[in-house]
Amino acid sequence: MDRIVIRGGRPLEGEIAIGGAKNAALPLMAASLLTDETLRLSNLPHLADITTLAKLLSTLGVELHMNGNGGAGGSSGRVLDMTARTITDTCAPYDLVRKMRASVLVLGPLVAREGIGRVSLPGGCAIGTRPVDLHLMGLEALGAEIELKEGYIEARAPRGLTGGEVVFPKVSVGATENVMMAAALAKGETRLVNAAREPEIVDLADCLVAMGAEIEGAGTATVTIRGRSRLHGAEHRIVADRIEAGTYAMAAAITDGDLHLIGARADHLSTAIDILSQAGVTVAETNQGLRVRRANGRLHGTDAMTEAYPGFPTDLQAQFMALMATAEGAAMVTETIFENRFMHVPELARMGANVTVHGASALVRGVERLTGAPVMATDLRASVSLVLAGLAAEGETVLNRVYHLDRGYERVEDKLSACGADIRRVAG
Ligand SMILES: CC(=O)N[C@H]1[C@@H](OP(=O)(O)OP(=O)(O)OC[C@H]2O[C@@H](n3ccc(=O)[nH]c3=O)[C@H](O)[C@@H]2O)O[C@H](CO)[C@@H](O)[C@@H]1O
Ligand SMILES: C=C(OP(=O)(O)O)C(=O)O
Repeated sequence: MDRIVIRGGRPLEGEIAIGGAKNAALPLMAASLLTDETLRLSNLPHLADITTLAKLLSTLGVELHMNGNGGAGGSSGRVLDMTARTITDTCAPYDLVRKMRASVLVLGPLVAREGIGRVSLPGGCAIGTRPVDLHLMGLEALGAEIELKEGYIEARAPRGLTGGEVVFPKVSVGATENVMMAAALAKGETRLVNAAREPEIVDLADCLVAMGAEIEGAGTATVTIRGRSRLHGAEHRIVADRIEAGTYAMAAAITDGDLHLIGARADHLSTAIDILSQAGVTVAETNQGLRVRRANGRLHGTDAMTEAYPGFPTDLQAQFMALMATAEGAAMVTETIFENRFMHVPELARMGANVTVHGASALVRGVERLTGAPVMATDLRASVSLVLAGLAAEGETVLNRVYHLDRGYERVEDKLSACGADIRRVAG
């Protein structure tokens, strides 16, 4: 298994191109199941999760063609054509779903188009139990009959889906996406109440509209979808990855560097930018993206609580904790989305961080210097938080289980070393 070796202490300076968002690309790829024509996605990031979903779609009968590899500014920004002329299989098997929970996003499109879909129950993962009850509740509201058997979810709607009202008791990004895709092929109108408002939802809605659906309110808590009996092909450019951008913003701050994040969008990171500026980080909009550096001197301990968009993203919590571990004073970091998303704490502690967890909150008392250590993480954002800590630490950090990082960060070691980091991947 590959490892990442970092010698810390160098300020990062230069430009980093922000890729297309993993969390937008995955539902957009699932949307290819809704039409027998070609859906072309550009600005597709090169990530393990994308490869896993591509494999799953191809087992369902989707023809995939990747065009081009190299876009501007070192971002690969590939173009993917997906054509689901005929769906040859309606089952997403355990072996692929267990690798990536987002595979459940094929359920809505399959039942809407084929009248049946089977997806292995995703189960929990390192950050929490992660049920899919809200996805199922939403599909049931559109007339699907759901059965759980032999570890699989089976959704059936032999006469097609019909629009309805879905009132989500809790905000869920994935459930909003799954039901929105299904509703795009349902008869009549669907109203989603208490829908997720993430930029990735808006990106999906824009693509579904380009495919012929009528959608209003995406990006607000109430989304109305008027379905069509058929959707057509479309071309869509994937939105920039706000979590990748936020991660590199924190890399600039933790190393006392100066980074220009090309393609990053301030409007998708407003709460994170507010919190970073309280912590002593300047994030300035440029005509190409965001320029990030410390305002002056050390960082100040600043509290943050994760919330659904537009709140502070849970996918930046671990990285922010690494940053606060080196700040002056204390910070309270509270996780409200996932029940077990502090797996990075004991690893950061091995690097000298002073963090005490009390339930859903972690009290981080900043230290003068972190020190390098061998570390490993059990999820994607925890892994990258250790990379950030390693960039700031004295001495060598060896990060194991790099496959978590490869799920969501494209060429992380290349992007960082081009800005002066001493970081390399060691195959093994
Ligand atoms: C591929 C993708 O886009 N992943 C993102 C997506 O995950 P995902 O879509 O899985 O996250 P959700 O927004 O659905 O989860 C939010 C909360 O709702 C709960 N829940 C969710 C569904 C459900 O049926 N029942 C239920 O109780 C979850 O356990 C969690 O506590 O949004 C999360 C929250 O911003 C991010 O951390 C993930 O990076
Ligand atoms: C939790 C994440 O992804 P997923 O929902 O695919 O596990 C993430 O991107 O941080």
